[in-house]
Amino acid sequence: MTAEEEANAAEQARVDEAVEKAKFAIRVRGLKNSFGKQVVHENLDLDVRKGEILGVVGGSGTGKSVLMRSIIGLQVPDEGTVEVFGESMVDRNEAEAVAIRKRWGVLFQGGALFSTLTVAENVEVPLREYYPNIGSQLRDEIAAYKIHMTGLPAEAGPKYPSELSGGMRKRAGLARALAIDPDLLFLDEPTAGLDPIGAAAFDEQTRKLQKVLGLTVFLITHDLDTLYSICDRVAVLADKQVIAVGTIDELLATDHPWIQEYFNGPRGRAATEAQQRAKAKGNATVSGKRKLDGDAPGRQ
Ligand SMILES: Nc1ncnc2c1ncn2[C@@H]1O[C@H](COP(=O)(O)OP(=O)(O)OP(=O)(O)O)[C@@H](O)[C@H]1O
Repeated sequence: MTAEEEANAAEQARVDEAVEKAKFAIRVRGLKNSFGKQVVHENLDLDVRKGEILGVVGGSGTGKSVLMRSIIGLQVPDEGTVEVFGESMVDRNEAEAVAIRKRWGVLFQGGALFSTLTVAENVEVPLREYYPNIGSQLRDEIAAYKIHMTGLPAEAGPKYPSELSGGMRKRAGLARALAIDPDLLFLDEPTAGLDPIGAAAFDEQTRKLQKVLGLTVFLITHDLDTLYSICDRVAVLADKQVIAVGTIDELLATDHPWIQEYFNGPRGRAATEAQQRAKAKGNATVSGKRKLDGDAPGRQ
């Protein structure tokens, strides 16, 4: 190969790498996290594609939340690399870190709303933090718009979290996560504690917003209906790693005992059947939560 051909090949390889990188919102390589002697992750790899809803499942304590915290910089890993939109999350100065943080919104487990602030004031927190020069009128208008986007009535804005139902609190948390128009949304067990109808409505709202806003969603859940109804792919955490990632059909084709038990156990089968019934009726997002949980619908 001539020197010119070698240079061209090297340039092509760089272009291919850049094109490949551009397909992913998140790339995790060789991640290790431990607390004292407890190793939670070891040599963990994960790719999240741009524009997908990736469900993250795994038994309790397998490290789903720690993985999310590592990606958003709240947990410094012992080893490994994390890239978000092609930018490494380590060794960033504050200005660079802020520029990356502005691209995501997070709904933590339980909503994590400030109890002494109203819903609107909660939604305004990231706006004040990242865009301190926005005037109060525009800030109020943005908050009202985000509240509306998540399906909450305008009257929810001046209420305190304690005055809302569980489902409304989740939506308020979602409105706050969307406050600064993120490209990437992290949802940690968003439907936990919701009644089946409220959970299905929340799923539907998530899917709608993801499509309309072109979001990438990293969604930790134990909710089989959520996996079936809105996730494009599912990543399974076990044995300190992501042991498989793919569509549910692809996961079912693997023979890992935990995956088989999870998706082929009684709840998994009920979720599959409910999804098939919903698809047959032409409504893929209506799920069989009520049947699964044997629960009466509560308030939303
Ligand atoms: N700050 C911490 N200090 C010590 N141990 C921690 C800390 N955070 C998490 N852990 C431990 O790491 C492990 C993984 O926790 P994590 O919350 O990520 O699990 P999870 O998969 O999200 O579980 P669940 O489904 O029950 O929410 C657990 O054993 C937990 O006790």
